[in-house]
Amino acid sequence: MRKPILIGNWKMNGSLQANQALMVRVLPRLRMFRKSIDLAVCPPFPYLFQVRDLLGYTGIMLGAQNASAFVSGAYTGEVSATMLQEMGCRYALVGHSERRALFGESNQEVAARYRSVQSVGLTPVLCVGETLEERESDQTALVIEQQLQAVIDEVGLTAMASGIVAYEPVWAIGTGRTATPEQVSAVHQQIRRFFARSAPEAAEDISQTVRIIYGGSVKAGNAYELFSLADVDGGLIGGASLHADEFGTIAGALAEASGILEGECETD
Ligand SMILES: O=C(CO)COP(=O)(O)O
Repeated sequence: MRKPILIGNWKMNGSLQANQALMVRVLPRLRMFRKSIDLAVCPPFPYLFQVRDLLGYTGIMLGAQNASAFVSGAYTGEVSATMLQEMGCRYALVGHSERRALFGESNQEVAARYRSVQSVGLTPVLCVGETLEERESDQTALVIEQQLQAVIDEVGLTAMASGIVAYEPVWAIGTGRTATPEQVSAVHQQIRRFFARSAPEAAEDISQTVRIIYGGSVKAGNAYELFSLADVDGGLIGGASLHADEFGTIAGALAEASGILEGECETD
């Protein structure tokens, strides 16, 4: 049984005031789902401390948007996984397409960051996905398998079972252009099959237990349809996670799509 998970990636947005306002409005909406689905928000680094306090004991978790591959030392501008853990993070994204495309993070670098996140006990959320050009030239499976293989080479397949994979087609991020349910389903199944092929002896375990979530223009209006897909275990939400009502509705869609009935949700 794969527990559904919803993660808000705020990207480089927010301010002390805006974060507070968002949390005050969204937390009551999220709290009712906290037992049935895992929920997390990933603010920019400087706000981790503030958001940790705002989350308090709601059961909603804190995540970071990246983590250094290094433990400590002369790496100006980097933030170590240990620091994130000390700030109360439970999750860290690695390999977001914006990091890969805008900041030149290679598959190997992403894999090293994955390792450092996992080594301090945080759950890495490995983002994978193809560009439009890659999709149109039938490279989707190849590109994603290379992104996954680099991490398998670094930490081993078994270690990936406790991580999360986020499929985010680059062409669907922030564009309002969502992948169709058929496209999402096909890639999520491909990822599971790839895991199964990579370790025939442990295939059933990893390919069926690893959580694979979808990201890319998920909105209140399309969340339910995407989350109803058998191989989709939740979502990684960008723009819509900055709007309390919409993020709350998306959380409700995930609970509903996962068969969690309203009566099972907490209302306190
Ligand atoms: O990149 C994303 C989440 O990490 C998706 O962003 P949008 O939801 O804004 O398309």
